Amino acid sequence: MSDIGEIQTVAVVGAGTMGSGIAQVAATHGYDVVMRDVAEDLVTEGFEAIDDSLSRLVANDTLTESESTAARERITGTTDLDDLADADLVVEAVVEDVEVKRSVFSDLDEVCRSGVVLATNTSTISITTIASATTRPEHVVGLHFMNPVPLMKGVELVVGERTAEATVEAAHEFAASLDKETWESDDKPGFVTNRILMPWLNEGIRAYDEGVATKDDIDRGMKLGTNVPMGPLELADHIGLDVVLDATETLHEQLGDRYQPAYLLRRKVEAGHLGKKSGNGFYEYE
Ligand SMILES: NC(=O)c1ccc[n+]([C@@H]2O[C@H](COP(=O)([O-])OP(=O)(O)OC[C@H]3O[C@@H](n4cnc5c(N)ncnc54)[C@H](O)[C@@H]3O)[C@@H](O)[C@H]2O)c1
Repeated sequence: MSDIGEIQTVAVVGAGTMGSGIAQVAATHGYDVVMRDVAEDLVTEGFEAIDDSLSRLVANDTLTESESTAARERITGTTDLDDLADADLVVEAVVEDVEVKRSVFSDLDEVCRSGVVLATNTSTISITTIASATTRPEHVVGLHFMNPVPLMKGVELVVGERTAEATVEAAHEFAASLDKETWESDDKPGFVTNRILMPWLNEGIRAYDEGVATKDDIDRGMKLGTNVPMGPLELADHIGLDVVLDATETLHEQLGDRYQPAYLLRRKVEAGHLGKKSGNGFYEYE
């Protein structure tokens, strides 16, 4: 097992919303980062998201210009799996699909050194299922970062059936080295956060579809009435409606009918209205 003090290079697999955020935060905390996606244009989009986020952090005085430049220079992009061979710790953040994740972990098993922590950012898929695609399930753990990664303080640490105690400790320490706080969840459907959040979002969508209130009043009602920073429709757009649908479908399969995705959620995703990232979801975005 890598000693956390010896971790220098972090590999991030997937350069989308979460992967680019994790790569950025690792780089701003001094790690060298290799960020991999399956095509050059996707790696470029990941870098564009990082550049946007870093400039916002400079603009609001969270980072200095030179800290931002140094962080950016620590990140390299690749489409080549072999470039992950030198990683001291890996965080996987590819699409929420069990077969894709298992195939990524089987590849990581081939290419990564023994003893390296292999973390997955999955929102809902069993860590034990993902780990069983490797010959080293004891080194596989869930590190469920929250969106947007540079701003959200919390990371959910998910312990699989065969995750070793030393892996859990290393994962806690890695998150702490990024200035994040962790809580642990057993490897049960949805872990702590999504088990509770997904039905809340889904019920907000269903309430809108069934005409209980306007979308603004549903969001304002939940904000003013329960003191949350975003209502369910706004938050679902922010997360990505496709991500919400995938997560809800996984929970529906595992926990039964109370998790059945709202009709309107499926219709929006089929129409390509994915929320903030596609420019429209329940609201319109520039
Ligand atoms: N979006 C959120 O709010 C959020 C929050 C917490 C956790 N998550 C989880 O994080 C993970 C990623 O979600 P996201 O929102 O960043 O998705 P995304 O669609 O923005 O990005 C996923 C990226 O993975 C890439 N990819 C697919 N197969 C790959 C492979 N074999 N190798 C390398 N890259 C590959 C895709 O090309 C894409 O760029 C999912 O497991 C999701 O459930 C998402």
